[in-house]
Amino acid sequence: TGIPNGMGFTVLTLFPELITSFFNHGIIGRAMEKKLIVGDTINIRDFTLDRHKSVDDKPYGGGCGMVMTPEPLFRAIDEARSRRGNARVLLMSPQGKPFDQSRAREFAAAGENLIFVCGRYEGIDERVYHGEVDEEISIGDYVMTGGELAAMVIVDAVTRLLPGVLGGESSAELDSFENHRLEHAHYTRPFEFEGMTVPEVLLSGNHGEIEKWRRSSSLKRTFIKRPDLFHKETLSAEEKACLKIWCRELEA
Ligand SMILES: Nc1nonc1C(=O)N[C@@H]1CC[C@H](O)C1
Repeated sequence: TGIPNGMGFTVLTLFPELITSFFNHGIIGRAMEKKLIVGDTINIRDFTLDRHKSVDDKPYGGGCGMVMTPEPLFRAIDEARSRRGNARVLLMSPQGKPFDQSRAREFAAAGENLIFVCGRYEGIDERVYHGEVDEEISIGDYVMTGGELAAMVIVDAVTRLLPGVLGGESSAELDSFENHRLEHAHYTRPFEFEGMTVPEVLLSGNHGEIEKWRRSSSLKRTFIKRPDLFHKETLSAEEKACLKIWCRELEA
């Protein structure tokens, strides 16, 4: 990532413990220990100045719900920027640009530190967006109670692409969506389970045949589960031949 102490992820939130728990487990936790990433949190409430430490207020124009006030957010974002030089401020919101695997690859390749603004309530005051946010990102067309899950989704998907994070046990290059195809089926012991066995080719030791079977499995699963992915990449000659054989088998 070109940054001496790993790619930085700073999450601005009202519930830091949600995030620190995520940073301290599994592959993300190991990446933290190995200093491949530096993850930390900022509690937005620490940047309130009033006695009641209020972070939200009623919306101008009336209506239900509350809106997060701009002052604490401005101060918290400035604190986050001061911790790391080159950083990009991302607002988690349903109105944002949809996050996907290609975006995860872009963030991982850039290695730029990321600051996540996690709103609660109905959202944040518009002036924060215009004054401090570099980009608005959505993890899907649905509304959550807070932006924290979105921040964790992005940190997770980006971190696993960083060099040294996955080590040998898996490789991101063969992920689903890597080439607009879903991943092939996976099997492990036992050979027979609940009357279902494993495709014999996978035990053959014939790596050429195994790779061919896996490309076929990936193609068929994409065709069945996500045909929308096909328009993004043309079918190779091998894939066309595979689909033709498969269709003949289905018709037989
Ligand atoms: N979909 C999403 N992708 O990123 N973030 C969301 C999301 O629903 N955010 C919530 C909206 C109001 C609350 O403040 C937080």
